[in-house]
Amino acid sequence: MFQTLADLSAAGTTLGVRVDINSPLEDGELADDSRVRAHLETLSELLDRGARVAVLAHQGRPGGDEFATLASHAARLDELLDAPVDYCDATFTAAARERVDALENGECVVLENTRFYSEEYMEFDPETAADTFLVRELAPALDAFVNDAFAAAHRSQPSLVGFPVRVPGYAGRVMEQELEVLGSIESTTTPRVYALGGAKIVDSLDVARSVLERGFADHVIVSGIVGNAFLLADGVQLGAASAHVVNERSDRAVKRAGDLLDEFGSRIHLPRDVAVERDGERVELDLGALPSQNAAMDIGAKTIAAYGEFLDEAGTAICNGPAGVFEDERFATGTRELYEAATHSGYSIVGGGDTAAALRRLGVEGFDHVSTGGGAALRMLTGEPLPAVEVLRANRHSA
Ligand SMILES: Nc1ncnc2c1ncn2[C@@H]1O[C@H](COP(=O)(O)OP(=O)(O)OP(=O)(O)O)[C@@H](O)[C@H]1O
Ligand SMILES: O=C(O)[C@H](O)COP(=O)(O)O
Repeated sequence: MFQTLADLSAAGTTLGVRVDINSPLEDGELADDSRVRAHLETLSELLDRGARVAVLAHQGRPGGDEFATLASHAARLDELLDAPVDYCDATFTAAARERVDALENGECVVLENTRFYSEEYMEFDPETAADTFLVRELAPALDAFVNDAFAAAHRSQPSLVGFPVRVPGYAGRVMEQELEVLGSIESTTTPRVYALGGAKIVDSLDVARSVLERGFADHVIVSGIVGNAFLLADGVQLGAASAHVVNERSDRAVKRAGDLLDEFGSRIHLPRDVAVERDGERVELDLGALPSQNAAMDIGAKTIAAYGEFLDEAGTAICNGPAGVFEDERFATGTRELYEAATHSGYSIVGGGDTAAALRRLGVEGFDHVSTGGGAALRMLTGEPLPAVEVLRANRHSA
């Protein structure tokens, strides 16, 4: 197991709290604050208990268009939290340590984007991560480390795995709740239906193989680009445009999907119709009416109805990845109706940053658990260990 906030004597202690507030931006400013809001429970609890909180987080990837400072994240936290929240444009320098040292009980400072520092975007084992400048220079200013960043827990990067080597490590409330839900799926009510969609074909194929081999999945229903890969594997002539969208992401996806169909075909269900653009409109085509010059952008009504029956009857529905290009209203139907049906199952779980954003945009509510993680949630669903969790479990320092 690992230590949680219940094991932490917070009053008067200086804590490094790693969160995942990696968010969509518009003109460098926060465009969606759902991940910031997800961490309010942990941050409020620690500040109310009199801790001095230094927030660590990343935003975007070096060179990416969402690579930015955390100034707007700090401003939003200051609006949302009762406690005073400051921003420091350094992460581990003397200036950062002085700012952390100056915290009073119940105060918070958001340190600068950890990925402004090159070693943070590399992967290390925890002991090596503990010797990076970021961890070596900042850890002396901390009494303990709290990791609440479930959505980044699959990254073995210094700010996620290095600190528990040097100071006591604890799981935050988001981390604790995500691990509790996603770590116990094998004990949920059957039949279990996994709805895998979106664009992360390789991750989704990994999840599909894992849950089918382990007998966790009674049914796997596929949509999105993932569904198109399976249709191609099943010999459906989608057309060159759809095939390009699949193959540009993974040139082995169709082969791997075909292997899964050979081994587990009775439990894998494929779209029966797709939606394409024709003269600017949404047009639904049965598989027999394919190939189409335009790419398949959504699942069609027949597929939605068939999948809806699986989901209505499901004891547990686990969903990741939109069913179509939900950003375009013409192709949002599959995601809206499929995920609406998933909420009618006995217990519904959804993972994925884009998926969660899709549900908010489409007004789909009612999921029992909305994970903050995309890749991390998928990794959990494959039963793979998460580096940032394993280092907490190692529990190198007593409570
Ligand atoms: N048929 C399709 N053709 C092209 N793109 C599609 C199709 N279906 C879904 N998508 C795209 O998939 C993207 C989301 O897929 P992804 O797998 O990244 O979701 P996610 O796991 O929720 O995201 P995150 O990585 O933020 O966790 C959306 O941008 C959507 O437009
Ligand atoms: O948004 C996410 O999936 C997490 O913040 C991890 O981000 P990364 O894929 O850039 O490491």
